[in-house]
Amino acid sequence: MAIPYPRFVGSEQPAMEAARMGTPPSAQSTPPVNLTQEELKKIAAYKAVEYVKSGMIIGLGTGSTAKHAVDRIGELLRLGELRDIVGIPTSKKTHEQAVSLGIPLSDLDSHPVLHLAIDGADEVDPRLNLVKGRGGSLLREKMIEGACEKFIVIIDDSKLVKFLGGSGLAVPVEIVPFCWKNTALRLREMFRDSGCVAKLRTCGEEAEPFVTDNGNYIIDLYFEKDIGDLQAASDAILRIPCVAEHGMFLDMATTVIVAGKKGVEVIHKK
Ligand SMILES: O=C[C@H](O)[C@H](O)[C@H](O)COP(=O)(O)O
Repeated sequence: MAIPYPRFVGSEQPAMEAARMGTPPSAQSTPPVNLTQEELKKIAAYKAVEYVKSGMIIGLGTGSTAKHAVDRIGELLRLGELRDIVGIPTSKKTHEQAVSLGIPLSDLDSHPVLHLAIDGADEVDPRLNLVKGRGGSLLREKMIEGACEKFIVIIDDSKLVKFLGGSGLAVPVEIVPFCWKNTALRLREMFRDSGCVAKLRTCGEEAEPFVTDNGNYIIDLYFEKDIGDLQAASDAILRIPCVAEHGMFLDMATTVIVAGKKGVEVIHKK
């Protein structure tokens, strides 16, 4: 059950207060129903950072929600409320952000096991399976978040779906650029029964291929129907030689923190 914002129970209160930049609880006499999506993302992010303790090795996620968590970790380090944190960034962009905040950084080669990672997601299904990578960072995210003892996903409630692909948005697949049209065709044919459309992700006015931090392309898969057996779909995609990784994160999240208009909910994997 979601805990409504104005009447926080125990540890729900600090995240909300901090995220609302010090608004005292007494000023929140009516439910803040007009929270923006950005505020919801920030609330989920601040709540997740409560799980970060001094001395931890932390996976730093990518995207507009994870950005709030990285900012908060930087702030707590600056205030001396966290110490001896080592961050492992999941993208070049997050690396830059963390450097600008003075967060000490390292990598998976030096730290093969992380205590915790905090990251956003594009979709979360009822089993806490995820779609990630609409920002293009899925490969490094999967490497780093797959090496964590705890993986906390932070979302606003618009990301909750009945089945992956169910929001009508894409399931991304990162591929080696060589003969990408052939890979796109193979992906489309593989999911023909689910009404799959496979599109190369492009960017800019010239619609140039979007290039990931790893120098790869992304094929976005759009599904008309439920994909069905996700593990079988994952295995089949990964068997295509040019595929580096896909954006379905199956059975990886240990906790999902959802901020919605009625409150914040912390869902732990059963
Ligand atoms: O590649 C991008 C990442 O997977 C993001 O974590 C994901 O797209 C969610 O991003 P946002 O928090 O901006 O919705």
